[in-house]
Amino acid sequence: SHAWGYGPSDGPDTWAENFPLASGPRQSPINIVPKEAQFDPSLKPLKVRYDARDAKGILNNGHSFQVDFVDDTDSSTLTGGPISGTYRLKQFHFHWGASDERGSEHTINGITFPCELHLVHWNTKYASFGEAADKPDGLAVVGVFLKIGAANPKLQKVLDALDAIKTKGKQNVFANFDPKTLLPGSLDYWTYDGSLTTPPLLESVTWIVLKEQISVSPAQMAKFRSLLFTGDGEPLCNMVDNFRPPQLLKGRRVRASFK
Ligand SMILES: NS(=O)(=O)c1c(F)cccc1F
Ligand SMILES: [Zn+2]
Repeated sequence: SHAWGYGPSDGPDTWAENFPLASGPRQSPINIVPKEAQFDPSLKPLKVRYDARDAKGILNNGHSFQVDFVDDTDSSTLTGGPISGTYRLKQFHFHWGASDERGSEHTINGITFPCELHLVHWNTKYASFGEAADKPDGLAVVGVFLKIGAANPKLQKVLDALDAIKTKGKQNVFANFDPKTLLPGSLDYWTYDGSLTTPPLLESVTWIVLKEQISVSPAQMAKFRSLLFTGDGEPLCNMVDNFRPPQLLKGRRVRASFK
């Protein structure tokens, strides 16, 4: 299987060797230039309906950590916005930097943020996430930027669970959590057609990047950075800088849901 990571020998600049989609026409992330985004009055408001009881577990997958959800019913869904039909929440995860001046995947006018949250949903016209993952309308990911400020109490339950999943492959039960509490007050967004930002870089994602950011404190960022890429017994390697840099737009349009 193709080992990939974020280091000098296996990082984003090497991914095209094993994952040819890396050079594809609809790769993510991108730099968003708000002045070049076209307001589209036909875009609907985003409708987010999550059920805290669907939260299942939290896993260090060696690239990030993710909180997984039960997705065998339509109890936690994303509808409206730029998408048609119903997409089910599968997991959320983050990307972050070794220091506050980097870490996000998308950028706004070239500005980077210390961290970016991704809520991953799959189109229920397909039988499962795995079926949906390689279809052009298979996935919808909501991206939320985190900026340094006051401690964010909504993050704390997630961050307090990290000590128990420090190394690659570790997982734990993570129950009764509503990720809607992580979202900012406004659901204004930019949207464009893109891809997974990690191998296999499948071009199946309708990206929905929120304009409003949520806060994270320096101490909370230190918790993210306390995770390890490496497994038990391996040489320690801090889980930091797990972000792909912006990719070429290649003629794509970015639309805005707001004026
Ligand atoms: N980063 S991302 O949101 O594109 C993403 C997915 F959507 C799905 C799986 C892994 C992953 F990293
Ligand atoms: Zn992601």
